[in-house]
Amino acid sequence: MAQGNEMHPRNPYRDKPPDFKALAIEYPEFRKFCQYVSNGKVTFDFRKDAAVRCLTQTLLKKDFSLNVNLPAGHLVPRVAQKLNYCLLIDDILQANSLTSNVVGIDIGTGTSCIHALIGARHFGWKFVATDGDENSVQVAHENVARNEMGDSICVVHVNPAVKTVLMDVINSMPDSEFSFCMCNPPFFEKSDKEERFCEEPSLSNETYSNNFDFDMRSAPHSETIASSAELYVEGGEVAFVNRIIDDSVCLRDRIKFYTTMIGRKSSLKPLLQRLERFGENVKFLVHPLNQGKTKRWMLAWTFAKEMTLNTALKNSSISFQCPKPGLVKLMQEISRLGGRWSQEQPSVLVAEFKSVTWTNQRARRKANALLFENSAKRARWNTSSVACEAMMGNGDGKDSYTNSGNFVYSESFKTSDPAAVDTSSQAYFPLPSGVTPRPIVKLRIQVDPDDKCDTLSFELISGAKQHLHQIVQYLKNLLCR
Ligand SMILES: C[S@@+](CC[C@H](N)C(=O)[O-])C[C@H]1O[C@@H](n2cnc3c(N)ncnc32)[C@H](O)[C@@H]1O
Repeated sequence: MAQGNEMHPRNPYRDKPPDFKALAIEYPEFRKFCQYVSNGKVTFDFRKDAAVRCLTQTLLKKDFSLNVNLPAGHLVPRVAQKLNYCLLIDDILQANSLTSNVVGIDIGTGTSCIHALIGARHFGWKFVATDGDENSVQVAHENVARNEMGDSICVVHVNPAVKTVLMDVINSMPDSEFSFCMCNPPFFEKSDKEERFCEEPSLSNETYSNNFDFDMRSAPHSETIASSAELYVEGGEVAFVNRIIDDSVCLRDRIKFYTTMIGRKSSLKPLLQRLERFGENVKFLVHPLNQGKTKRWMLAWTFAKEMTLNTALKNSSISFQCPKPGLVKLMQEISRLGGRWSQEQPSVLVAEFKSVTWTNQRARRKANALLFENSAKRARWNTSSVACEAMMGNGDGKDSYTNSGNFVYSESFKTSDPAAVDTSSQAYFPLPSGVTPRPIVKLRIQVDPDDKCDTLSFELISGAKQHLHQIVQYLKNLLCR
């Protein structure tokens, strides 16, 4: 279970994790995986796939009145995490007043059909649920029928060899409007799968486990057994989500919101860079989706101009209060820093910066000091051992200190070794004309007025957290003085 404070505020498991003792008393099947310990408490063995499977089935039964078959050899969904994902989507829908006749698409629904079952039962949404694996479609279909939810969920088989993921489904339903799509893609590439999983021949040829039966690795805290199609896709999750992005470029607002889970942090950067290429036509959001020690993310984007991704969730934003009119001053300061802003809503700005301008004054002073200080001092500097990390950006070169130079930013930090200094430098190279550099940081800023002052909340859309903190501090110093 995710740590309480990392869960969605409306997730009932946040304040009330499952009571294993009560579940063991109520459900004999669940009791088989529990042990009573001397202090009267009950322990549960998360390391066994069969135990985790039984926990999911029991929670679905108890908390959602869902009777779900989860066949051995297939991925076991974690209920709290799936509910978190649905709640984040619900936030987006509510922020856009899309609260009735909601229709979603669950891409790769798996045997459990979990997103669609929870979405339909808990939120009243309708679903088209797809999968490329015929056996999974069959089991998912039976799960829907067993719970008499055939009026809300339609499970369809798609050809996984077809490069588009959504086009065929959407084109086969020309009159339908879709509020969102969601997906838990296969995360791994073939080489990753072979490194992290071993075959589990006791179940079938195409089944894999992360529980290696030798000493080289410590046992996982929770065993994962899954089929090849659930784990692996050519190019891994980046390639799979890129296929959804490609479809979304053609489908635009036939689906109001495109969302997917992301399993690996390293996948976020290439996917955000891809979305950034569509400039102001696309809005996007990354939100953490934690599951115990396992970190996951939700990536959401929209091409619909009238839609916002500014949800009520503020857990990843930083805010401060400033005198009125905060919005006007904010626009002026962002422009003065060479940033660009657009108004997503009357009180919401999206700002982007293509170079580090907010620390320029300090960097300029430091650079001058280094270049022009007296020789005795320079000699001392030259005897230091300097570790240098250079970020070679492709900004517009306008911030250069000399006409031909491209050095814009350098900062030194003391290290534990008094003779060593860490230096971080950033160099920009002018690009050929006509090439638009990508922003290094993109922010969403919400202005909430009250009687006396304005509250500005800053949320990072893309870029480094360090830049978000620096910009907020810079603007706070200016706007609050
Ligand atoms: C990681 S599993 C997710 C299962 C379930 N949604 C969950 O969250 O537990 C990925 C699923 O995507 C399916 N899949 C793979 N390629 C697909 C494609 N092109 N279209 C639809 N589903 C696909 C796999 O068969 C598998 O069931």
